[in-house]
Amino acid sequence: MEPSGVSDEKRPTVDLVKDKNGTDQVLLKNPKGASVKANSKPPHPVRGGIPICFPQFGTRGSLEQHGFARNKMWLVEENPPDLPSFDSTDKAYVDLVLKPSDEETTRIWPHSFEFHLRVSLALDGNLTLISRVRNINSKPFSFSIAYHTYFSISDISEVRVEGLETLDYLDNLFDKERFTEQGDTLTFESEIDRVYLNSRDVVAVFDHERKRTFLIKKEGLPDVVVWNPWDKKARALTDLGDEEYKHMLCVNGAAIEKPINLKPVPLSSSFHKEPAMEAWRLSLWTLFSLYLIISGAKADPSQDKRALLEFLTITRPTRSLNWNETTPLCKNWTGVTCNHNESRIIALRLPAIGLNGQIPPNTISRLSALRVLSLRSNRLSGPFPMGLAGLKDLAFLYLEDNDFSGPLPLDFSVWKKLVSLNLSNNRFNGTVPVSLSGLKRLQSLNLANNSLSGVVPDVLSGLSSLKEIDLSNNNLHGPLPSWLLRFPPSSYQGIGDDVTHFQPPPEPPTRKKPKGVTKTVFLLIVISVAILLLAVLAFVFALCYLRRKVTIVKDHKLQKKGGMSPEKFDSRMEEANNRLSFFEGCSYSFDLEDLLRASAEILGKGTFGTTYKAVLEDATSVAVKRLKDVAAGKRDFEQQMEIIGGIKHENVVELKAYYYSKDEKLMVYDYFSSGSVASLLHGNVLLALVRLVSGLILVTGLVGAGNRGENRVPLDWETRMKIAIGAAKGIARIHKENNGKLVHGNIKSSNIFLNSERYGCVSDLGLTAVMSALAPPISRQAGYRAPEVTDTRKSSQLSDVYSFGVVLLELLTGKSPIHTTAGDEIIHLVRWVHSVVREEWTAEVFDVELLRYTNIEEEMVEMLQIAMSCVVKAPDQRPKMSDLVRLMESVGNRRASLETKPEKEASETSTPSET
Ligand SMILES: O=P(O)(O)OC[C@H]1O[C@@H](O)[C@H](O)[C@@H](O)[C@@H]1O
Repeated sequence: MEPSGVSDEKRPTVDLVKDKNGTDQVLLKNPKGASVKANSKPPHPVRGGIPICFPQFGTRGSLEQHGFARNKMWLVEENPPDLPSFDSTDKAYVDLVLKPSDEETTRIWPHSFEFHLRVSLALDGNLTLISRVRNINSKPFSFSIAYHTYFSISDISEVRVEGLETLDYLDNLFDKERFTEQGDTLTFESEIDRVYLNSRDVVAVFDHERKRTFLIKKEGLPDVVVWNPWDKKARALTDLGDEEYKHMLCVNGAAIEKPINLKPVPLSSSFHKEPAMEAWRLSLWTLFSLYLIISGAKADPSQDKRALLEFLTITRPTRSLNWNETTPLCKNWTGVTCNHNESRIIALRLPAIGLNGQIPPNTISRLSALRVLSLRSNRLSGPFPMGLAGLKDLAFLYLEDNDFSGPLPLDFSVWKKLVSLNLSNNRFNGTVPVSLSGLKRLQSLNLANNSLSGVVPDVLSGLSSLKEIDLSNNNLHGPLPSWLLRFPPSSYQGIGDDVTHFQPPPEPPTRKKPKGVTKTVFLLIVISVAILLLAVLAFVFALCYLRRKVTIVKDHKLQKKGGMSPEKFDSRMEEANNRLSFFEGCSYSFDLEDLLRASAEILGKGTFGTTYKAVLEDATSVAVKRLKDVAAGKRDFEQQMEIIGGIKHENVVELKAYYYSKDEKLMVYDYFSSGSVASLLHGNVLLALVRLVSGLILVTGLVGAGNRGENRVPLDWETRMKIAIGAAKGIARIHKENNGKLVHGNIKSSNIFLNSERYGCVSDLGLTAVMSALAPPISRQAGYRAPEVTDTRKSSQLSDVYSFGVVLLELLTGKSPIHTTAGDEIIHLVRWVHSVVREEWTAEVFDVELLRYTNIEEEMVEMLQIAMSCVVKAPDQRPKMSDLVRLMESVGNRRASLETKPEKEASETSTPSET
């Protein structure tokens, strides 16, 4: 942590002083590795070095933060208890002891103990701390411990941590909520304060700039804390310089989640003799070692290279790969990712390259450090490749869309670290293995579209981390185990169909019936409207546009570059060696050329670019967003895409792939055929398109209140509530991403779609960070913009709340955020609602379409209050998204509980009245 060029008075010194009892005290002045502002006088901990948190970590107990041990005077111990396993060769060491017996400590922590600490430094630079805690009470006690190690680093943005991948962690920035680490390595862009649980015994910190690696080896300490305060918190810490957060990182071995319970040692027993009894006497040893290593030259993993070349020779992909014996595998080879020191391959991604035949034995199975294996969308066949059983670190396995057959492996327990498993769209048969239930980290399981038979094992309920599952379209039969019902019906479509006649008439197990219109009728209406919309669309396009049958990128290239030929453009694309980057778990198998060949139609133009519907040759439809005015460089852009693409949530439209080249930046999403909430609410899609087609400026927002599309299906109250709750959940999830810093930045009803359960699902997030600063938009977006946002890059989570509030008002009033009256007066929705409510005409604000429903006034008023709380001027007075979810759910739940009342009563709730 020390800045370079330390002045003389800042050089570290050691002072020997005596306390009031005449006892020698060692005081470190300007300790090396500590903050320049560190106050090294007890009772203050030094911000730097290795303060010991004991017997409490953080504020998880009644003691002061991190317990008292770091604030006490430790004594140098002349006659420490024996430590037989300690080899003192080439080491200097000191023994310290803490035995606080002062009144104050006994009052706050009434346990007698001894804490013996040996600190040793070896010639090779290994720093080792060995702690021994002894309970000399008559009763057991529990404690937590952490070695709060401040590593001095070149620059926090240049550092990465490995060894924490796939672990669960408690995030102190989110009320200690539990998450799972998804990244291969941990890099730093904002404040971080996490406790990783049950980690491996080696964690590595890589400092690229200084070419230094810290290896943290630990024993007896299951957890790892990672902490950096970042700028704002650093400013609030008086003993840390404002900029020092950039040059420090705390990575601590610790025992936190499960405090250590220590039994007492009988006082009569000797502490020093009889080494054979030591384990029993000491009851606990925590061992913690630190190694500082200057990273050496990087090796090409030659064994892994040979295995891959053998694999390639036999599987003969139809698309050629740049794998070459003479080129460095970790740097050049397509689809290969190596670990930090380039000694092993940790990820192999070869989707859709035309691999053929069986996976040759003894090839991929030799890549024993592999964590990610994606061979999806190829032509691989034969039985399940059992050689993979040797890949114990495998966390992500994607073999979908191949031609594998035969039974699944009986014993899945060999892949204990699996987080995501996709074997869908193959010809696997036999039963669903019960051993899957042992995969405690599994979050996503897809076995759909195979020929599996038998029943769904009930024991799979033990998959405690599971967030998504798809067993549909197999030959599985019922009964459906109850745990499966928490997932959407599409996950188990086709299961149990054959047993319905044995059971009472089937009521779909989880869904509530929509009131008023039946679900089927409702769906039919929506489908007919969609067909109608499409028909009109087709007509408009046929007339004016479709004859130009645009291809997304080429078309614009031609316009921009003044007529570059498609061939030249294609070759430039190839030259750039840029490919579509798909995210793990994505089932699409097209590539950039396929996308370029796709026919496309414009869906809309937004703040950040134009969105197209692209129909690929295999009839897959995707939505492609072509970004304009991207300011970020390739690395930053990719990083942001990784953050966005990493969000898997039912209320967030999933980014499937992206593309970056100098001239083009594309994002690929699923295509939502039912259109956006804006179109469902205002029916203005056609209007927008007609304007585009006739070449007028795209100001789609100035849609009069009456222009709601003649063939629109009115949106009922229940759907509006589901849209609002779903969208709020999606935005709340987005706000958790990137250490709680991600901002959506462009919330509006045209960026909200309906998911398969007809809940709101948000799209177009996180783009403000990569775009150039844009002046406030003049069109409809202006109506969603919080007053404090002067350019789009200044969006914040609180401005997202404002925009969400506007969407809520839109759902309640049925009016666009900026609309015109009959007299062409431009009305700003937020101001209008305020004025009406102020005049106590509250009932006037609600959409006339909602007036046909009875008994929903109270809910509408509550939702109106919630919306108004979001659109207050002062950002810090707006609620958080997570609070909004809770509030709106409680409004919705009250209705749900009414609906479960006896039929007569229930029929009096939100059903349309007969008029
Ligand atoms: O300022 P202190 O007491 O040294 O603590 C620093 C940090 O230590 C980390 O270990 C904690 O997780 C943080 O929450 C805390 O802020």
